[in-house]
This record gives sequence, C-alpha cells and structure tokens, in this order.
Amino acid sequence: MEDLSFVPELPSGPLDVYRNNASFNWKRLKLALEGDFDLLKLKYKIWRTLEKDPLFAHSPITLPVEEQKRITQLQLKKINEYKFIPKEMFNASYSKRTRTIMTINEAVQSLNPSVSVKMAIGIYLFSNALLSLGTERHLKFYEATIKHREILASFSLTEIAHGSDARLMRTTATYDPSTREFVVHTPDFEAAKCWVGNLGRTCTHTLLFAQLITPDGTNHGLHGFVVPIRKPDTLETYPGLIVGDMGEKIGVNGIDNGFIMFNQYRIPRENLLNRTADVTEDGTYESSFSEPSRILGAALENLSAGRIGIMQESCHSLSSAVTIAVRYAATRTQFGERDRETPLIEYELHQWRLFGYVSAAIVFRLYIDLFAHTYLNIVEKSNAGHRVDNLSEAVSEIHAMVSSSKPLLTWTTLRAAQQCREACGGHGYLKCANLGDIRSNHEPTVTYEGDNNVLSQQAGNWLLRQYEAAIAGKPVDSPLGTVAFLKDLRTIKDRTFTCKTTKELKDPQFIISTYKWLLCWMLKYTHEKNEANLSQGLTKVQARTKSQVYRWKTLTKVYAEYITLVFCLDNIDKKERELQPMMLKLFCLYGLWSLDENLVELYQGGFAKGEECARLVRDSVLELCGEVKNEIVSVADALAPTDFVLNSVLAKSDGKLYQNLQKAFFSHPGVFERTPWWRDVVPASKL
Ligand SMILES: Cc1cc2nc3c(=O)[nH]c(=O)nc-3n(C[C@H](O)[C@H](O)[C@H](O)COP(=O)(O)OP(=O)(O)OC[C@H]3O[C@@H](n4cnc5c(N)ncnc54)[C@H](O)[C@@H]3O)c2cc1C
Repeated sequence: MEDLSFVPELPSGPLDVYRNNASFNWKRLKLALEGDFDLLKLKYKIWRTLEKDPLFAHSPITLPVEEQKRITQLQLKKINEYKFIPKEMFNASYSKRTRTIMTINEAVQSLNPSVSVKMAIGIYLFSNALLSLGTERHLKFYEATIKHREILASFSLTEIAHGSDARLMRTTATYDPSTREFVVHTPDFEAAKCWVGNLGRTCTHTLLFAQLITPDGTNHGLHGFVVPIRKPDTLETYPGLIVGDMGEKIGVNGIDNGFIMFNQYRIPRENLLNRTADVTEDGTYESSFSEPSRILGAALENLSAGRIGIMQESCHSLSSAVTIAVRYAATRTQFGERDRETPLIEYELHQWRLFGYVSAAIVFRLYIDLFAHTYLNIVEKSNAGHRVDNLSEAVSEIHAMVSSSKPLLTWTTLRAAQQCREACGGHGYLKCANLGDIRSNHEPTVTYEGDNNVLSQQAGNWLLRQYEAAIAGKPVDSPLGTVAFLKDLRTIKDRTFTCKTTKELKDPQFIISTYKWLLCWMLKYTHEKNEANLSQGLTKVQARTKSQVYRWKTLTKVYAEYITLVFCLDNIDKKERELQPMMLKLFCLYGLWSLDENLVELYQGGFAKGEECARLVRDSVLELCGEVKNEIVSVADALAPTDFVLNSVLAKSDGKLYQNLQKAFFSHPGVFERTPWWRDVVPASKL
C-alpha cells in the first residue's frame, strides 16, 4: 500500500467525535479521488512550497484591484520559477504531461483562481492551440511559451457585440501579397475584442480569431492567428493597437481582462495557424475543409481541454465549499438542552441542504477523473497518428459530453457555494470564511469558454441526431457508449415505477435504469416538439429555438447527470474494496437527489403514477443523509486541501471554531484602534 505520510495528519479536536465514527480511512479516499499517487504527492508538494513563500500569504483584506493584478502576475512568475513540472515530463506522453499540468492547475486554483486562469490561458491553452492548429513554423512560439516562458499569451475571440455567436465576429485579417503580411483591422468599437484574460496589462501575444480575407475579397471565415501585442522586455504595446484593461469585475480581479482594437496592424503571413487552411505567398487560399464553419469548429474544438480544466477546477471549488460548511456544521451547535446543544449536522434539514452537494463533489471528481483519462488517451492516439476507431464520431460525442457536463458541474458548484455560505450563517458572510471569494471567483465559469445555456444547446443537437438514428432503426454514433442504450429504446420506454421500498431505490441499478428511461422520454418529448415546429414551416434554427424551454434544456441536463453517474460508477468499480460501500452510498445519494429534481418529468412521461414514487425518492434521500452523517466529516477531510489552501477561519482541520474566530477577530488590521476619521464625525462642539 502506498505511503501517504506526506498528507499531514489531522489535529485532534472537536471534529474527532465524527471522525472516530467513519467506516473508512480518509487518506485512502483522498488518493482514490485523485486517481494517481504521484499527482497527489505533487499537489501536496506545491501546497507546502507555496505556504512557505510570503508572496502567497493570504491578505486579510481585499486588496486594490491593481495590486491584485500585480501580485497574481508575480505569483505566476514565481510558479514558473519553481518548475513544478518534473523535467522528464517534457518527454513524457501527451496524456501524462497534460495530467501533470492539469494537477498543477488544480493545486494553484484552490489557492488563487486568478493565477490558475492566467496560467491556463497564457501558457497551456495557447501552447495547445499551437500544437493542434499550427504547424512546424509555429514551434518557435511553442518553445518560447512552454519551455522558456518568454511568451505570456491571451485568447481573443469575444467581441463587444458578439460573444456566443462566434461566426458573426467582424475583426478582419486581410492578406497583402505585396508584403506577405496579414493586415488585422477592427472596423469599429462593436468589433473590439473584449474580456480577453491577460490582455489588459500583461500578455505579450494573443491568439486572435479573425475573418480571413484574401486579395480577391473573399471572406473565408474565422481563423486563428498569433499576434504580438507587447514588447516582452518592457511590456509596451506595439504601435497600431489600442489596448486597455476592463477595470474592476465582481470576481477573479487578479486577471487583467482587456479589450483591443487593431488599426491596420500588420503581422507576418506565417502567423496564420495553418494546420487546416493556409494562404500561399501570392494570396491563394488552400484548405482541407470545404466549409468555413468546419474550420472554426476544428479550431474551437481545441477548447474541450480548457473546458475539462474548468470542470476539474469546479470540483475543487465545490470540495472546498462543502468542506467549510460540513466542518462548521459539525462544530457549531444551536438549540437543544442548555448544556447539550445540538450540532447543526444532526438536523435533517441541514443534512438535506448540504449532503447532496457533498455527494455531488464525490461523483463529479470520479466522473472527471475517468473522463479526462478517456479524452486524453484519444487525443494522444490521434496526435501520434495511431488509428482511433470512429474518431470523428468520438470527437462529436466528447463535445456533447463536455457541452452538457460543464454546465452541470459549474452550475451545481455555484448553487453549492451559496448554500454553504447560508449554512454557515452570519459567520459564513465573513471574508475570512472564504465562501464569498469561492463563490465570486467561481461564478464566471458559467459564462466563459461557452455560456452554459448556449453550450448545452450543442449537446442537444448531438443527442437528437442519435435519437433520430435510433427511431429509424439505424445504429447510433456513440463510440464512448453514452447513448448506446438507445438500441433498446423500445423496451426502455415501456418501463414503469414498481418499487415498494426505499431499499429498491438505494441501488445504483435502479438509478441508472431510471435515468435511461428519463433520457429516452426527454428525447421523444423534445424531438416531437421540434418536428411539430418544423411541420409548421419554421426553419431548423427557429424550431430549435422554440423547443428549448422544458425540453432541450432539461434533456441536456438529464444527459449530463446520467453520464456523470455512469462514469462515476465505472470508476468506483476500480477503487479499493474498503472504500466502495461508502462511495456507493454517496453515488445513490447524488443520483436520487438529482432524480428528485426530475420528478415532474417522471410523472409527465408516465413512468410514475400515484404518490409512491415521489415519496420513496424523497424518503430514500433522507435515509441516505442519515446513513452518511457519521461519514461526512471524513469525506470532507478527503475532499479538503490543506488548511492554508482552504483559508477558512470556520473550517480549520483542528475544529476549534471559536478559538480560530477569536484569533481572526483579534488580529484583523486595526481592529482595536480608534478610527482615524473620528474627528469628522464627533460633534464639532466636542472637539
Ligand atoms: C471573467 C471572464 C473571462 C473571460 N475571458 C475571455 C477570454 O479570455 N477570451 C475571450 O475571447 N472571451 C472571454 N470571455 C468572454 C466570454 O467567453 C463570453 O462572455 C461568453 O462567450 C458569452 O458571450 P457574451 O458575453 O457575448 O454573452 P451573450 O452571447 O450576449 O449572451 C448573453 C445571454 O444570452 C443568452 N443567449 C445567447 N444566445 C442565446 C440563444 N441562442 N438562445 C438562448 N439564449 C441565448 C446566453 O445564455 C447569456 O445568458 C470572458 C468572460 C468573463 C466573464
């Protein structure tokens, strides 16, 4: 068995009451959730190193925005200097290297999300894009970014007037054969690129998406270009650019989001990322795709890795939020007898509010662990030129999975952060509880790299295509197997709810088979509405738009819940036997807690009749809450980062809530000083 002594022991204290009742070893669960011993070790090494470095010390007050940006950039520089990526990783397989980078990102994100976003966009998203969209002539940019850290990049797609609909962006890159350059231009302020992370103050280059126009005036659609923005040694912007910082945001203020307008700005022809399309020296356009939208699709497919990163980071924010609320609930007492008050965690209402989110944290982490592995293995094989069966079908299925599960994970985390804040009462509202920062720093993930509502529409497109194939008796294109069950559509749709006891519901097979029914019904319900719209003469886009609410949107949410459960269950099967009973309980809790939200559809579609189904689902949720109550503090210990990283006065692992609060109150800067503005407020006669 692996030696986990690098994970510090937990100090003894008030939380022992619950810790002593757990049926499993929390360190083993921690390792199981990480999925890899070396990566867990690396995470702890990073946290230990950064804890010792004063640059990473937490500020008890919110710093001015500009200072947050300065410190974030300095922290990024320092992290580069620490060289957390082991040397041998540069020659390791793509999958291993990427997993290592993802782990570093997760470790840093738990501490300061702004740094990890900066790093993810500025180094990894850019270098990945160079590999997947560029060719040999872009390797110099790759080396300068990943090896020498001379380039800090940004990703310029969004414009002032267009975000979600990328096709209508208006920044142009017109080829000039006389100088063999592209001339990049912004026609007006509405076409200015905006929201671009790292652009406001720091990046040296941007990966720009602009409409490529050849000398004959033909517009070939959006293409990616490497565009220099600032001199690396002075950070002065180059002439021909109007670049600015977007100012204060409601979170992640360490990131310098910026806007930019190009004034006939020239870049070399070679800066076009030309893997899928190129322009010859004389200005002829050559492409391996006939459709411009497919080129954009191929370019944006590159975002999948970024979205997987967002999901991993969400899992960490969710883990931190529930850890804080669970430790607080176990140490905070209210009501009961004067000398024997009741800990909040004993109240069923409190359990119901929190434990669903704790189980979500476990299910999501096991889902994303296995899904990231699957994804990286496919990319690795394909990059190495090995045959991947049904590659393009796999890419479409992965896109559907990412497009539905990024919304599910990020929205659940956002709801959890708010619930956890409320579950810690007034103290949860303190900055030093850290729940406010977790919530506001996490919040933009529901918008960036694809607004959740828009993104999930794309998953719906794929799902309906598979359903249409299934009802036509054709095979579905599901190499990853997420909708392979559609071949049994006819038998699944006839199922009904027949359970009589909660025991029958607290069974993974019940949950999975109910989800299969739900998906089949949601597909039918959505498809029929879409067809009815089409038969009334609406265009495809209009028909889709008119079948979003209650249908398409619910369908993609249900699909996301289903795939997270299926992948999680597969992953539980690979874990240590001793951990499995508790993991399965949490699996069932998440599954039934989610089914509770879908009761309307279960009744509407005829799966359930009478009061029994709703009552049994809800009774099962409450029973499971009671059954995991004694485990939940140790589950939180497994989910938690170190105290330094968690940074919450309410949730130190020693459980000494009131001593820690007193220390925080008494050491707050200026806490006992007479206010410096006292003269301004006392009556003049008293002065
Ligand atoms: C912190 C932060 C960092 C960012 N970083 C970057 C970056 O580095 N680079 C970059 O290029 N961009 C970045 N963005 C921009 C981000 O990607 C966009 O905000 C996002 O794509 C949404 O586009 P939008 O803001 O134009 O919203 P809109 O497209 O205007 O959407 C507004 C609302 O309308 C809804 N909506 C839109 N279309 C439809 C439809 N067809 N049906 C129903 N509802 C619809 C959406 O769901 C959304 O709720 C960042 C944003 C934030 C907040």
